[in-house]
Amino acid sequence: MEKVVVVTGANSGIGLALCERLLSSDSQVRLCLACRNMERAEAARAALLTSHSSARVDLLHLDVGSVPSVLGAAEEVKTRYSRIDFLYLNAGIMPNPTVDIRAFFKGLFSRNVINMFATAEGLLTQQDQLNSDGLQEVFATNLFGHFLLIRELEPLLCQPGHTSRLVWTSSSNARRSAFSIEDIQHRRGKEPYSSSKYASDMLSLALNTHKNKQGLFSSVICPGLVMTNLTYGILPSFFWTLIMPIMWLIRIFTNTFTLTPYAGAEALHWMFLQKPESLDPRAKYHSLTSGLGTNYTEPRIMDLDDEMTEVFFSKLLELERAVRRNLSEKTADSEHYQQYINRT
Ligand SMILES: NC(=O)C1=CN([C@@H]2O[C@H](COP(=O)(O)OP(=O)(O)OC[C@H]3O[C@@H](n4cnc5c(N)ncnc54)[C@H](OP(=O)(O)O)[C@@H]3O)[C@@H](O)[C@H]2O)C=CC1
Ligand SMILES: CC(C)CCC[C@@H](C)[C@H]1CC[C@H]2C3=C(CC[C@]12C)[C@@]1(C)CCC(=O)[C@@H](C)[C@@H]1CC3
Repeated sequence: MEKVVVVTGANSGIGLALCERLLSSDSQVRLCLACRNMERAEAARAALLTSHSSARVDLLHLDVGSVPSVLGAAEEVKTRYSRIDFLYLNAGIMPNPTVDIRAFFKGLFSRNVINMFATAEGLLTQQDQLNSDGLQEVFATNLFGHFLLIRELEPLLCQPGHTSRLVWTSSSNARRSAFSIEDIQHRRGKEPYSSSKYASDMLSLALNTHKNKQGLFSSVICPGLVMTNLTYGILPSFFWTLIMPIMWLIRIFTNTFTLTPYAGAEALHWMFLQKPESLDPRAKYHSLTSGLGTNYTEPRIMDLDDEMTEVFFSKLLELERAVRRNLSEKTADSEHYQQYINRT
């Protein structure tokens, strides 16, 4: 039977590598590439069809960082498909990153060096901004847009007698100390990326608590450190070229340096092959690469607090109501405006 797989942020990096791997391993897959830039989406589709000429690859316009776009895309999905088997919540941003060079060299000569390379703890800050919906951009893109998409697609994701799966591309950079329940959008801090990824870990757990009975299962993965547009944006490109041999050397000593999008997509692809009942809702599944270059997936228990997770889930539902209210007021305003224009 055909399996409908929707992937957000599918036009490059880990998302595109996942699509390639899914088509190579299962001829029943019907892919839907959900992307904000249709030119790049077309190019990704063309690349996939070059190696899989008979594959079914659909395109969907989705800017996950914009509420109207998410609502429009969800409507489109509901007209196209009767159910969704897998929804990969992969699109993500890390805008204006800064590396703390002093902290890097301090960490390099400390006992924490392996952890520093695996998680970038204490190394990275970002500068966030408000988007057109009045939300913090990183939170809106990495988390809230995906949450709204799930909420809108519930009729396709929660169907009697059928199991649907959500897979979040989280990160080992997700840290509880970067997240504040009083400031879920991370308006005040300097680590919006880490906060948004920790938020996705909590949301996945909450969705399992609330939706497993309806046949919806959620998991989180970390792709490891992968060289993609996101990572190339962290340092100037000449710098990456300079340190690239060192990165491949480090790969021998730490299994989290997956480096290629193919290897980074390991856990995402592995998820596709697992029965949801066999997965631990409190674990993050890591793509890892051994010193000899073998890719594998390993679970690690996440640092989650049940009470905070539930409070966070209620806050998201509250924010969803506020966002919808705001949107319908705007629509009503523009209808009044249109009526006024028509009268004059
Ligand atoms: N690379 C790494 O080392 C790691 C990456 N990750 C996560 O992996 C995921 C994929 O990133 P990666 O492949 O590395 O980087 P890329 O930048 O290559 O991919 C990110 C994808 O997300 C899309 N995207 C960004 N913003 C939006 C938006 N508003 N609406 C729709 N699509 C959007 C991008 O589209 P466009 O081309 O239009 O920008 C792109 O297709 C992210 O969630 C990232 O946080 C996690 C841990 C490590
Ligand atoms: C000499 C230089 C200053 C060297 C700088 C190296 C850093 C740029 C990298 C060291 C660990 C890396 C890392 C990430 C980005 C690049 C580093 C900070 C991530 C934060 C990328 C995105 C993720 O989600 C994480 C899993 C990565 C963790 C490691």
